[in-house]
Amino acid sequence: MASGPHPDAARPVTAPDFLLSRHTGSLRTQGSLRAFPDPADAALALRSGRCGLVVGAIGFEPDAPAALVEPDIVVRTDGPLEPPAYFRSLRTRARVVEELPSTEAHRRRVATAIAGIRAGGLDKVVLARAVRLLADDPIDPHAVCAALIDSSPSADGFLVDLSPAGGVHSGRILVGSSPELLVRRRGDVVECHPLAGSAPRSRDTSVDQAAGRALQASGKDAAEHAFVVDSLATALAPLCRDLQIPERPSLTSTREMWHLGTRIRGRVADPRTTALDLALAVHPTPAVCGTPTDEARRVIAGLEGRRGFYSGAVGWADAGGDGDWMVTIRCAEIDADRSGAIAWAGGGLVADSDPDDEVAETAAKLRTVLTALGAV
Ligand SMILES: C=C(O[C@@H]1C=C(C(=O)O)C=C[C@H]1O)C(=O)O
Repeated sequence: MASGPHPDAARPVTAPDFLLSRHTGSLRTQGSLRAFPDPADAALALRSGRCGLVVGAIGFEPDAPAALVEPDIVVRTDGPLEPPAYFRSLRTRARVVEELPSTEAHRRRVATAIAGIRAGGLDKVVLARAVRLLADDPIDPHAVCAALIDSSPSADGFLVDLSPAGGVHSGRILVGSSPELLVRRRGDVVECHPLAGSAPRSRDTSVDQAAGRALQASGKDAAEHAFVVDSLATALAPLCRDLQIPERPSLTSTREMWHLGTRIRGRVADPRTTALDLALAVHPTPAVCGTPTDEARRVIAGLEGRRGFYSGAVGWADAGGDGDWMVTIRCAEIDADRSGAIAWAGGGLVADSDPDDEVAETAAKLRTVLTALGAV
């Protein structure tokens, strides 16, 4: 990491062990009064008023331990977070030392999954790959998170100490900058902003604009997107009234990617349904899993193995029901000894997906977190 920390600024002692930065409002917390390895217990504690606030991360697999806590110290901010000068002054320098699996093996998995879709029984599946990184100097997770927030056009960023999940997760820190809102509740208003259908951006403005237009016109990407919107509509219908779902997705972007996104809005039918209840009801969407969900899960488990926290959800919910949950993508887990990290990226596959395009898409998605780790 660390070339020349800011000479006047010592490391803040109040560095949070959970943070979520969003342009609509942010949260930082420290400490843990109680941990919830089972998200259902956290949801129950919130609903019964035994707990005022829950923050943290839930995994992709339903039986994965969660890193959820009732925090001790809480600081809420209206807008996005402004990273402290100390963390901004640190430059992380990690390098990719291993592909998990190799790009060629991922391409073969993608081709296998597309063949499976064409054979029937599965409409969409999201396959991911990972890369392992090493750094010469210890990685400061807050410096990586500061870089993620600073390079996100909407100052999106998160950091979660995974220790509450126990076992191999102890001491590991999840950092990322997710553009995808799984679900948000404020008062009785519920919002989702699912993303699916992607294209890498380009430094060349005309190439970049053309890529965005092509994505908007792509039938393959519209189909990939529709599975996610349909799944959210079905999962939210029993929990919300006045659901408003635009007929067509619109184009949205990060620094690295174009995405198709749909802004879904509704009102909670029962005020006791918290943002965490809503997150657990819609997760995993076909933006990270597939359609039908169970078959997609089986294919992912067979080809990738267990994902853990990648493609889960990161966020918070309070006893009043409000909360924000982001899909855990564009992220990395930093090792407990801070010597390295592992980063993930995936993409949705449908019958007419192309393996080479899919490999390129994961490379482009990985750039968000690899840039913050100083690896590109
Ligand atoms: C799975 C990821 O991204 C998800 C998959 C997308 C797609 O397939 O087009 C787009 C945005 C995300 O919902 C990831 O970034 O790892």
